Amino acid sequence: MEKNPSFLFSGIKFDRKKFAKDFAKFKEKKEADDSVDSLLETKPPEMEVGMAAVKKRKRNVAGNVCNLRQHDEMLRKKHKVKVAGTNRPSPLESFAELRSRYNCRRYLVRNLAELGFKEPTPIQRQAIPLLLSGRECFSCAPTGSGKTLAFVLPILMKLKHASKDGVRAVILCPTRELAAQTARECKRLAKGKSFISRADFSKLPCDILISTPFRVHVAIRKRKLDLSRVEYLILDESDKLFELGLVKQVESVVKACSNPAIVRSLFSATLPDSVQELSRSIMHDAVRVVVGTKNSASEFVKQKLIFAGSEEGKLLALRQSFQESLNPPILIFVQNKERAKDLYNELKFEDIRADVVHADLSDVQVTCWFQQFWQDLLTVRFQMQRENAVDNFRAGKTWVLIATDVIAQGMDFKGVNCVINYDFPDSAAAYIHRIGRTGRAGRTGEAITLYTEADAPCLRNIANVMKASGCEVPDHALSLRKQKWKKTGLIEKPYQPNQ
Ligand SMILES: Nc1ncnc2c1ncn2[C@@H]1O[C@H](COP(=O)(O)OP(=O)(O)OP(=O)(O)O)[C@@H](O)[C@H]1O
Repeated sequence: MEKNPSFLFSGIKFDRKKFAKDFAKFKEKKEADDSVDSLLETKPPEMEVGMAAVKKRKRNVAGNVCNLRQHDEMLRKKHKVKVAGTNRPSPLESFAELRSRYNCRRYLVRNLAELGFKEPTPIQRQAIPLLLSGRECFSCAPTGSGKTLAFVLPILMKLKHASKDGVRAVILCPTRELAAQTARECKRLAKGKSFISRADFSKLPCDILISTPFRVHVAIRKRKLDLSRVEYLILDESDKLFELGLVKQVESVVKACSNPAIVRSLFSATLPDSVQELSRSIMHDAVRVVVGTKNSASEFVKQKLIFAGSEEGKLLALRQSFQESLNPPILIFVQNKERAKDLYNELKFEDIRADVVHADLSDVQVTCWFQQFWQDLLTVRFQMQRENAVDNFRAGKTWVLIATDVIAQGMDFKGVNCVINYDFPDSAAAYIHRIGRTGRAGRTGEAITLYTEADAPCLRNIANVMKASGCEVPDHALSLRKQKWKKTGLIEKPYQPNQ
């Protein structure tokens, strides 16, 4: 019989024989408890083996790091992403990782799904983790490959919520149309949150300012804009921004964004070495990300060269191709606004719904209030015309849009079936951007380039771009003499696809 020391239990007798089963259970439990206690009391096994175990653990960690690196490299290789720079974060496997790795807010993941974005594109896989880990980058990825989301998403994630602290991110775009488009993309992605992004200066302050260098520069000069709290500065279509006409204004914006913790990044489908060199002075330990082959055309565009012989030949070839098959929407690029107007006049009486868009008034610097007044007045008028032409084309009301290079870079027109270079582009980069208005977001498209004898000096560069993307090119185009082209400000080297 067990002696019970408790007063309450005094007088109770516990029959061990009768309750043998239950007694055994308690005994087992006690033994189990004893084993936990013993584990706590005794040293963990690895501590007993000392240095050998520490080494083993280090080996395991090193092995895991090695495996992780291999895995990252495999993922990059699979998506044709090349990265140069130190401490590169792992690429994203899926958008779901935004939550698990970076604690992305639910509304953003939901908005991505609602927009139908199932998988990150290759540039998004690498640029998003880079920007989220505070790294600056030069990013070069094909036209239509989702570069906008690659910088807008990390900005929204990092800024977390709207605030009244003034501008915290600046996105510079070469044209107002592109700024307006990026602001729209930003709004769609931030749906459900009160972030304020602005593509114009009508209501300041805002969280994210998306504009052209000229407009930001003017606002800085008039002391209407404080950019000292800006955390992110993105130069979209950066090669265009670094051309002579804009570089001074870009410089003034970079200077005004004086926050020492700022993250600056460059995005474009073409990134000449000269731009990289120029921008190195303003970037900190930047990582270079290239998707596919640097400075190459989108693989989704089927490219064709047609010898038109003469100016009349061009018009004939255009009419003929419309007669054979008119598969709108079609974009036609010409060299300048006079050529745009002329071609529009040729086509407007035909049974094709055509319209025209060109930069009648560019963002030039003004010197006095009177000039400014006229500029503002005319800018509003021409801007509205430009916007209407672009909107009608987007809405399908216009089938054929005749344009100068003002809309060649960055504009995202869904479902453009064909781009026609009626006039030869003035550089390989211009060619890549123009034909990149088709074949976007995984869709296929066609690009036709008409040429005459007069275009022979520039033909070889375009032919090389075509050859690099696996398109058929006439032999004589490749055997022409190498040519250096003078472009606004930058001397473009003969085109050579590089890694
Ligand atoms: N992950 C994604 N999945 C599917 N579509 C996407 C994804 N990300 C972006 N897009 C869509 O792809 C299209 C092209 O994107 P975007 O305009 O950002 O291209 P881009 O790389 O900036 O092109 P460009 O060099 O011509 O400026 C857009 O319509 C965009 O909504």
